[in-house]
Amino acid sequence: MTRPTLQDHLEGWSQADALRRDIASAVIALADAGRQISELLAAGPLAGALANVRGYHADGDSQKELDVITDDLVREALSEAPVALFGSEEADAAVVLNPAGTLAVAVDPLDGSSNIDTNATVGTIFSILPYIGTDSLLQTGRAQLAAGFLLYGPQTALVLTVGDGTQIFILDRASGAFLLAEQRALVLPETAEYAINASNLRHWDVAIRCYIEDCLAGADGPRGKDFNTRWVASMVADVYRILVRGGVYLYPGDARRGYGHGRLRLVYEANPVAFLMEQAQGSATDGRLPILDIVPEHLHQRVPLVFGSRAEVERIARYHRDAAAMPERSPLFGRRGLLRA
Ligand SMILES: O=P(O)(O)OC[C@H]1O[C@](O)(COP(=O)(O)O)[C@@H](O)[C@@H]1O
Ligand SMILES: [Mg+2]
Ligand SMILES: [Mg+2]
Repeated sequence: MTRPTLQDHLEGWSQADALRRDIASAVIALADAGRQISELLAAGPLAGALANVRGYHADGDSQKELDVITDDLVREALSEAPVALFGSEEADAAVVLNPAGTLAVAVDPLDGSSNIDTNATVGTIFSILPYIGTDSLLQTGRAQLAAGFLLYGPQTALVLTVGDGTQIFILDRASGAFLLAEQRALVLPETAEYAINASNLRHWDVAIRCYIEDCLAGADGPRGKDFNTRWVASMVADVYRILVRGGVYLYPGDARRGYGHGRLRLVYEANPVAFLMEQAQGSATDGRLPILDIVPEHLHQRVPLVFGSRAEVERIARYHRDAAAMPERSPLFGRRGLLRA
């Protein structure tokens, strides 16, 4: 069976207008960078000390050697595309690439960088917006023209939306082409699998704590079914699993210093994932409201993030609403409380 390449897939779509042709060339540039990053990751330690710490971001997050290399590769690839403004997790401020370009692109060049030296899956996330001036990257996620990520796992995958469903392409190493593997990924509406870093339990608010306690109680608790935990510590890998078999991912705000709004970044992590989720009939919120409606105030803004199977994301919003109405641990959250019915 012949599968369409990424280029084939975008060709028909991009005939409609010049902006679409620009989006297609930015996506192809990102796929080219992804192919190079994939080679580097496959070599691992043979390519150098990729996990060495180079420095620290203003908020204390470390910056590894490979964070810097992937940032350079992505920026270089996009400088050949009609991208006017480029923002990255790895640079304080957005930079101008092609002043005549029509697009603004925000990226997390390497998501999951705590996993570099463990031979686990990592990825590159991107969000493509219309260029409307210096504040282009502060448009809401609803303004995204395209979004996606490259996943460097046993297979190198490109997960993409241009607003017409969520597609998955797999890198064919023999030809170097990304081939269509899934025309319309769909997130199952219901699930019994959740992803959260449970080492932070004592810092969570009451709504998140109750939600997870109810999952942990399994068939003996108010949910009446057993749940499974999965946490890769590479959000992209968790997104991919959720696209394939459902699930819910949570990185809530918590009481640790600097974590009031969680860990994930709105512009280049939460927004592209939320766009992919909505296009796959899943959902993404900050625990209460849709991620895509939040107006970013700055490029590196953090946001609490909950995404995946619709029924679970909605349930978590309900726990938050009820906890807000009764801030103290209340009978509502008790063993036989209403919320747990
Ligand atoms: O180490 P923690 O707190 O569990 O956080 C893991 C989460 O942070 C991230 O690594 C953040 O992304 P970066 O690696 O790009 O900083 C996510 O991929 C992942 O889900
Ligand atoms: Mg990241
Ligand atoms: Mg990163």
